[in-house]
Amino acid sequence: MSAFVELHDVTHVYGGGVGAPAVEGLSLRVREGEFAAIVGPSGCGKSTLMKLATGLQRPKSGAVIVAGKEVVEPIKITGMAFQNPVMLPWRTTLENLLLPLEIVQPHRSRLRANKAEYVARAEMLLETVGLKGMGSKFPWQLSGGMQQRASLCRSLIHEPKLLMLDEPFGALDAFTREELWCVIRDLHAQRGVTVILVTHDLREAVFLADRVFCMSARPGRIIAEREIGFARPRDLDITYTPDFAGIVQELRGHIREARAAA
Ligand SMILES: Nc1ncnc2c1ncn2[C@@H]1O[C@H](COP(=O)(O)OP(=O)(O)OP(=O)(O)O)[C@@H](O)[C@H]1O
Repeated sequence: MSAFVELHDVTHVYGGGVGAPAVEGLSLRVREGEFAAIVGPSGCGKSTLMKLATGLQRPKSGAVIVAGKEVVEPIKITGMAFQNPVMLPWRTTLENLLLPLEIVQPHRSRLRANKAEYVARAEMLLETVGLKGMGSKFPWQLSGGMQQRASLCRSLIHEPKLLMLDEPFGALDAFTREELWCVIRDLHAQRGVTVILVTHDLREAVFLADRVFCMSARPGRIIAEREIGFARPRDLDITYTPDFAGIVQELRGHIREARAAA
């Protein structure tokens, strides 16, 4: 499959381009429809990579290409979810889901006249993640895990081609997190969306991803790339197999080396 997200020898410096780079010589290619996970030591530039890929930051040098076009401004074909779901408390869950449609074209112009169609889409997404009928609840009436499910729906409502997930499950307990791994796994399988997931959790990366990229300590660049060959659909049972544990160990070794080299 062709490359969908490409970073070519990217260097990025915060603070107007003076000072130490956050990432340097960062290159990677994520294929269309692929599920990629990015892991690495704290502060290595994982979130910076996300911001560069979506045009929220421009690199000092190098090139960022998404869907064959150089990224020179924030791109609209992406959906994002973060550790904190940031739902607006005065809006119902359904109204929170519709939020990106009020911003992103062509939905923005279509929303008023086609509200019923979009509401149906939002309700369908809620059902997919196990929140059927919860659209009328306010976010503060939902548990943390339910809010994160709703936030995933919101990131997909405008049918993005690229889904960027920055530590989306970091604040959740282990059981809820594993439940949500399965939600993400199914969303990826159903929608064929390209996913880039940043995580500190190596088990999460190995369970979900087709390929895991390990970054060096700051200034971040890719130091290892690991194909994850487990057949899909994957069941949580694979996380207890020796093969799975072996890959997690291998990745842990890369991160240990990256930290030691810092
Ligand atoms: N807006 C900013 N201005 C200045 N420096 C920044 C800014 N954002 C990040 N940095 C610095 O750039 C480096 C990379 O940050 P980034 O958030 O990308 O790392 P990360 O790998 O996502 O970190 P973590 O694992 O702790 O979430 C860090 O040293 C950070 O302090």
